[in-house]
Amino acid sequence: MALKKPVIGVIACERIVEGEPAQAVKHRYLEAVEQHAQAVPMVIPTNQDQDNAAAIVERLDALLLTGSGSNIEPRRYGSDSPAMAPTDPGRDTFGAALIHAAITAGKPVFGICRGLQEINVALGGTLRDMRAQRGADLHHAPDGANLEDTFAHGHDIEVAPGSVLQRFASATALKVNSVHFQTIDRLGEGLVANATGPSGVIEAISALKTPAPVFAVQWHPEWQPEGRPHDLAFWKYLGEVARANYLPAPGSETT
Ligand SMILES: N[C@@H](CCC(=O)NCCCC(=O)O)C(=O)O
Repeated sequence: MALKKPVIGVIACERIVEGEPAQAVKHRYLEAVEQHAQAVPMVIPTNQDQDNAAAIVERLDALLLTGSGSNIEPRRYGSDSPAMAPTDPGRDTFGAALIHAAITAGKPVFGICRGLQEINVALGGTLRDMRAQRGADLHHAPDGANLEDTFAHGHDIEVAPGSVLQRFASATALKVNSVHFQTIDRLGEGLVANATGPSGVIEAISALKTPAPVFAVQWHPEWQPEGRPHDLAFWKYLGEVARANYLPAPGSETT
């Protein structure tokens, strides 16, 4: 009989549905959790009181912060630069509360694209917008690109020797998709780079001293990962870490 599946909290984004604010997660994030991490996805709405974060995290085996077209407000990392639309202040606020609550509770935290940026900012790091510099086009398809072309856009990355990424992906270099304009400027407290891309952009991070693993990537392992071993390995790692977190008693009932 199979072991019980871990429950992975997946943060939502604010979207306008039929003219009203709503909370949404793109299917590809939820399906990757179920099909590739062998876990149960649980959507977490962000339009709620920050004080709920601890109660939510208590019921999770791991937290996943998804990608999103919205940008983190620069004021969140002490910058007086104007916010780049679109923004999602509710997600900025509740995402940070979830990250801190999960780390405090010893729960694993994983991030994808915006999620990597949120983890960096939550741990005191900063971001910068690449659109003002040469090479930004390497990290995002041109405006107007369709969905397939957007995710076909990508670049090579160099994997840091001995890093978490190198261990689970068993590679020193990878080709990844790229759908972002923001990037890490200063790393947050206790975070280390696991990979770098063109122009020295940090493409993956992990935490050194948190009770449970914290790991995030700037690319999109949820986008059609079949046939890309390193992206399937991301989900396998997430599932393993989440399962290890709830540690069913030896010989306990399984379903
Ligand atoms: N807006 C930020 C984060 C980029 C990001 O998460 N892109 C993913 C968009 C597609 C999706 O919703 O999955 C930036 O530009 O850096």
